[in-house]
Amino acid sequence: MFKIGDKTLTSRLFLGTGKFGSNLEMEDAILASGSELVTVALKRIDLETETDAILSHLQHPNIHLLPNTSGARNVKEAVFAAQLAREALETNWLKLEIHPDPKYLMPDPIETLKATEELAKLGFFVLPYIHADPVLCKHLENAGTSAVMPLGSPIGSNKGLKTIDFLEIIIEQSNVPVIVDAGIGAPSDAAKAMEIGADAVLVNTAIAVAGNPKLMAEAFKEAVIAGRKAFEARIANQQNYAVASSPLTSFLYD
Ligand SMILES: CC(=O)[C@@H](O)[C@H](O)COP(=O)(O)O
Repeated sequence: MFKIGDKTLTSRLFLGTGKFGSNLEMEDAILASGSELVTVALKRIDLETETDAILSHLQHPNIHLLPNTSGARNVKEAVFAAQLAREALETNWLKLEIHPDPKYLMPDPIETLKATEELAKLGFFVLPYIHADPVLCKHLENAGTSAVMPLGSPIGSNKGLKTIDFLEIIIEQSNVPVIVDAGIGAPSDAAKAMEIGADAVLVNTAIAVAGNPKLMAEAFKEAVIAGRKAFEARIANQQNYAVASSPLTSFLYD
């Protein structure tokens, strides 16, 4: 079990809700993943309809919603989206995403820092999506962030942990949970993130566009558990030369 903000969670796998073939397929995959925290883009929710199609598939006792501000291009838009989310979904948890560039969806570090400061003061538990920048992570901690969400590679790219050296520095220095988010393309990427000591991972595309999303969600669930166990068991050091697995005790004669 681990804690983020005011919640204690068991599953270290968080899921996104975009790109699934249908809401039913999404629901099946989420349930198979064992995830307790699921992010949903505020722009996808129909705030006018009382029973929004996507939300009705996310209403399960163990699943917490993490609204995100995907589409926001600056502090003003992100804070507006956050307040709408709090009102509509009755949660003060927020995945803060500010990415003005539609081609690479790179998070804007300056706007993200300013928005985190403002939203934390407004009582939000802010989980900002950021580049894997250790210095920015420290500034976010000072601004009152509840976690940091550094990217492995661009959203939806499935390229895995391209930023691994910087993720390791962030994990070493962080006083808040580190959730590796974006670009995780295969269960082995998720396992690797957990092996280096990430507190959790967030996965969307790799599960949603898999041939069998439910089965892939199960594979991610197992990979995250295995990676965490390996981290807790402490992985053996690498060596530059061969080291015999069995000491030489026989075949010796003078
Ligand atoms: C849904 C969500 O929050 C995504 O923006 C997130 O960053 C996941 O990225 P992938 O789709 O690459 O897993």
